[in-house]
Amino acid sequence: MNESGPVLAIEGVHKRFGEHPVLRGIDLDVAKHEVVVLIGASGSGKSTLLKTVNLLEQVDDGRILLAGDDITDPRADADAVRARIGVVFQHYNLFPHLNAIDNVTLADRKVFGTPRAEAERKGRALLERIGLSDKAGEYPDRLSGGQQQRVAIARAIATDPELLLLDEITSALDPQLVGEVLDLVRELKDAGSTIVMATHEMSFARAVADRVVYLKDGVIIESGPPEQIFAHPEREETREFLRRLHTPFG
Ligand SMILES: Nc1ncnc2c1ncn2[C@@H]1O[C@H](COP(=O)(O)OP(=O)(O)OP(=O)(O)O)[C@@H](O)[C@H]1O
Repeated sequence: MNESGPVLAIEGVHKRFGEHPVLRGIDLDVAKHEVVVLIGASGSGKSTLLKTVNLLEQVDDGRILLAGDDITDPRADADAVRARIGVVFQHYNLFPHLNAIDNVTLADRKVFGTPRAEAERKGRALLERIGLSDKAGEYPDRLSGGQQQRVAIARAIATDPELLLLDEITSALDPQLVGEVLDLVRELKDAGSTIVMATHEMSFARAVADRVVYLKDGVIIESGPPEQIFAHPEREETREFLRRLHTPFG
């Protein structure tokens, strides 16, 4: 473990599915407490990149370091790596047979062996933090989409991960529920989480990103603070992508 280096270092990562190259030489460092937001058209490789970090997809070339540890080394223990990373996906994949508090505390109890009473104390504090302390005993089907996604985020941070990966966490939500998830991500940022997030919500990228990374066809075209990317993009491809967003049928 390297305390002073980046939390995440993606070095020359390539990934192909069959003949189709999806990631073509990705280099990306993420510093401690940094929030990096990946944007790009559908199919540009955002999710695949997050999956390589979480070892759900193997890289074909290059390597990925988590706090200095090469997690793409075939000898790396995938479960141990995943225990260091919190993940939230598009579809709130809460366990339907567990209530909110059990969803939040399960990993802490089962993976880290934290005694139930202690895990629940932490879990209740987390539910309070996300404004759902009155829903601890509710099952997912009794929660709104936004509430479920907030529980999923609480579950992802319950084990104090070194890195949080958020993949399209608002795209299955009604527009009026997006704000409550955005507020929570902003709060995590303020609390010092290190986050890599893929999103189609440019409002999200503007609101929380320290750095926005524009991905096209598996290549990083441009990366910089949101003011640069949205107001003064340097590359024509970035300008074109942003123009198209405003004219979706153009
Ligand atoms: N398991 C897989 N097998 C084959 N092809 C895949 C697989 N997963 C992703 N792909 C392909 O890889 C490309 C990149 O997909 P990916 O999901 O990473 O893009 P994305 O930028 O996250 O898109 P979206 O914004 O729609 O989620 C797409 O062409 C997709 O069809």
